[in-house]
Amino acid sequence: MRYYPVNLDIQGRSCLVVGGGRVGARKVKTLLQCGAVVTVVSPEMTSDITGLAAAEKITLERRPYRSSDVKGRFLVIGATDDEVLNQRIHADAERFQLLCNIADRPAICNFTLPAIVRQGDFVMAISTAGKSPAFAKYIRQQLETQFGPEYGTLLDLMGAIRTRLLAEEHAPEVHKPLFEQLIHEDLLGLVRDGDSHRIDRLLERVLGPGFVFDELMSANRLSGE
Ligand SMILES: C[C@@]1(CC(=O)O)C2=NC(=C\c3[nH]c(c(CCC(=O)O)c3CC(=O)O)Cc3[nH]c(c(CC(=O)O)c3CCC(=O)O)/C=C3\N/C(=C\2)[C@@H](CCC(=O)O)[C@]3(C)CC(=O)O)/[C@H]1CCC(=O)O
Ligand SMILES: NC(=O)c1ccc[n+]([C@@H]2O[C@H](COP(=O)([O-])OP(=O)(O)OC[C@H]3O[C@@H](n4cnc5c(N)ncnc54)[C@H](O)[C@@H]3O)[C@@H](O)[C@H]2O)c1
Repeated sequence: MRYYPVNLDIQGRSCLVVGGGRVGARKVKTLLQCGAVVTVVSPEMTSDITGLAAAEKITLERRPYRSSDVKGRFLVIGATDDEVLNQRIHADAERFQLLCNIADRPAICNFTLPAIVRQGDFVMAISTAGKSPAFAKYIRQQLETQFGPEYGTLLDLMGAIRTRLLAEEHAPEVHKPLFEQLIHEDLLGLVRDGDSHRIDRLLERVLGPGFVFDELMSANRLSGE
């Protein structure tokens, strides 16, 4: 395995995207979904980028890149097609040992981006270690047909159950078989069917009284706000 897979917490962190074209705009959207504080530096940009700036979701600097732009960032993404500029962004980021991705230039990236399948907090990331981005995209499209919204809902439900059990007692050895039983007894299928009556029966049988689907899901929504 060439690259070390991680899930990076970029919430509230300052991230820079150089280049506001189609590729830059795609990177910006994912950064925002993960709660980053995003600055885009680019003389020209897509309407997505101008829209995000108008809505004050990002800071937009309509000008060419300066080396000082990397200062104080946690993460830098280069998405321009200028090779000399790419090298410069990479060198500037390396000077401060920042996380840096230059689109399509793995030799000057210290992390690469996977193709992503996502349903809520359920995320699958596909890497080919840079061998074939087209294949990563193909697999993403295949997986997207197999993993529907029920996976996000199941995860919210399991998360709410887990939060509640952990609040009562930190006992992984007791909880683990309960989680496994819920999964093996096809809680996912019941969630997919939207059968809250049968979900409640399964929750009661495995976890005991007081675990109710609608209540757990609304507790989940409140904690997510
Ligand atoms: C997954 C995805 C994420 C994203 O970018 O968001 C991503 N590339 C995507 C699409 C895509 N990229 C390219 C094509 C054209 C077909 C093809 O070449 O295969 C397509 C397909 C298309 O656009 O249809 C061209 C390309 N890409 C790289 C090179 C250079 C090289 O390989 O040396 C070249 C040749 C450029 C040239 O000709 O010079 C390099 C990288 N691209 C990566 C990520 C990293 C490795 C990921 C992995 O391990 O697989 C890495 C190493 C660095 C990085 O950019 O992080 C996104 C799919 C999003 C989705 O749809 O889900
Ligand atoms: N990973 C992928 O999926 C993928 C797919 C296609 C292309 N690419 C690569 O991504 C790069 C960008 O692609 P694109 O389609 O978004 O290109 P684009 O031409 O639409 O956008 C390039 C952007 O860079 C900006 N720019 C140019 N000079 C600049 C400077 N000095 N300072 C700041 N910004 C500057 C331009 O204003 C423009 O907004 C290319 O290198 C391309 O090879 C990656």
